[in-house]
Amino acid sequence: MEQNSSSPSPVVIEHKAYARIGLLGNPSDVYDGRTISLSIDNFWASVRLQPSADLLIVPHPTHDLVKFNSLSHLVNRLENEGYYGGVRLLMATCKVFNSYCKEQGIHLHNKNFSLSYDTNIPRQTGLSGSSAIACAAFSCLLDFYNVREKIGVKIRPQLILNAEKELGIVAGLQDRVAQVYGGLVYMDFNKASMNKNGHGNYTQLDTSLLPPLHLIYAENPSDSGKVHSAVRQRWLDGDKFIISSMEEVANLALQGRTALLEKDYAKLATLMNQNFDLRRQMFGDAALGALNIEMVEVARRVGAASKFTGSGGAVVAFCPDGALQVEALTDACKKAGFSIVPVKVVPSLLNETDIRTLVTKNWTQTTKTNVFSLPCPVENVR
Ligand SMILES: Nc1ncnc2c1ncn2[C@@H]1O[C@H](COP(=O)(O)OP(=O)(O)O)[C@@H](O)[C@H]1O
Ligand SMILES: O=C(O)[C@H]1O[C@H](OP(=O)(O)O)[C@H](O)[C@@H](O)[C@@H]1O
Ligand SMILES: [Mg+2]
Repeated sequence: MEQNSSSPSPVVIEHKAYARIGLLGNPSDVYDGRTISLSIDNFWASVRLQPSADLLIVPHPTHDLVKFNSLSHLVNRLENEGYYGGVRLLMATCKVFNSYCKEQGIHLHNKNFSLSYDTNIPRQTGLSGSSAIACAAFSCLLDFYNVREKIGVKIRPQLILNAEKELGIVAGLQDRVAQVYGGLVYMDFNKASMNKNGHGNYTQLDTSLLPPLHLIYAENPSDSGKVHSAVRQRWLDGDKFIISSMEEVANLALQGRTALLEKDYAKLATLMNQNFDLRRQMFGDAALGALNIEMVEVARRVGAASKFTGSGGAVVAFCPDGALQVEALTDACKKAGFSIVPVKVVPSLLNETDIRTLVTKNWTQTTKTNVFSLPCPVENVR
């Protein structure tokens, strides 16, 4: 049973958080930049909170596997999926939620609950599967403790990010913003706003401004921590090429907002391609991975615009020439062994209480934290 988000004494609370696509500007969210991102209905994580005598974090029967047929089954599983599932994300979300409430003097009742989760977001494909689990859990806690009004929408993405940082998962803010707000969001992470408020400036755009988009993905888990670490270090060291290229990437989101508002889709296509080309120059082919690059190239060979949704594993494609081009793209993906689906955009996820928090006050954290943590710690090894 799904509860009304503002209900004070819910029996069972269930929330979904959706996979996200970085449409333009990523990864500049990790580098004081700007992005346009959207939440998609194709994949999601759901978290269920049930009142219980003890506080219980329920392992997922497949994602948190601890029982194996044999030693080789165990090793195979670890090699393909890594050591971790979602349990640690649920735990870290509870911890960060509690710390923020303490810090802000927000009273929490002392009833207990059980948290369980499920997800169909392809694992580690740059669709933000990790933060979907954390985000859905965070929403459940907001309702269980009835504190939606006290923890404003603008600060929630940062708190969800803190939960992942607690675990050493390397990530930026765009994922969590898209997942908290839903729909299509323009985000500006300029340093002045981040330092002053602990969050960026986020504006929801009308989802009907979007042309039809396609999502291409493959069984090809990639670790955003590994992908980002060298570039991040160069950026921190003041590397001029990285700094100016990141600024260019951030500007693509600015130009993309105008292109969307004017429904100038030829421009949108150009910007998407430029976005990937800049990423490729900065990160290099070895870091991006041959299969990921091939996903982009497959789309480009039929004249579609294409770029990564996140740090690798999935690609967002736009066919400016319409239905015949979509057919050609679908055929090309099938031949290459890639999955392709039309993107289904999620509408805004904000309810009336959430919307009120957008105007009532500044949502700051007393304890300020960096948006992105490096070097990437051992826990991040999949
Ligand atoms: N589908 C999933 N099921 C369970 N846990 C997941 C899943 N996807 C991610 N995680 C958890 O999140 C961590 C980091 O994932 P990450 O590399 O950020 O992937 P993504 O790009 O999907 O967010 C994993 O080590 C794991 O603990
Ligand atoms: O490189 C990117 O575009 C994104 O990488 C991470 O997302 P992921 O889904 O793990 O690939 C990071 O969390 C985002 O902030 C970056 O924009
Ligand atoms: Mg992630």
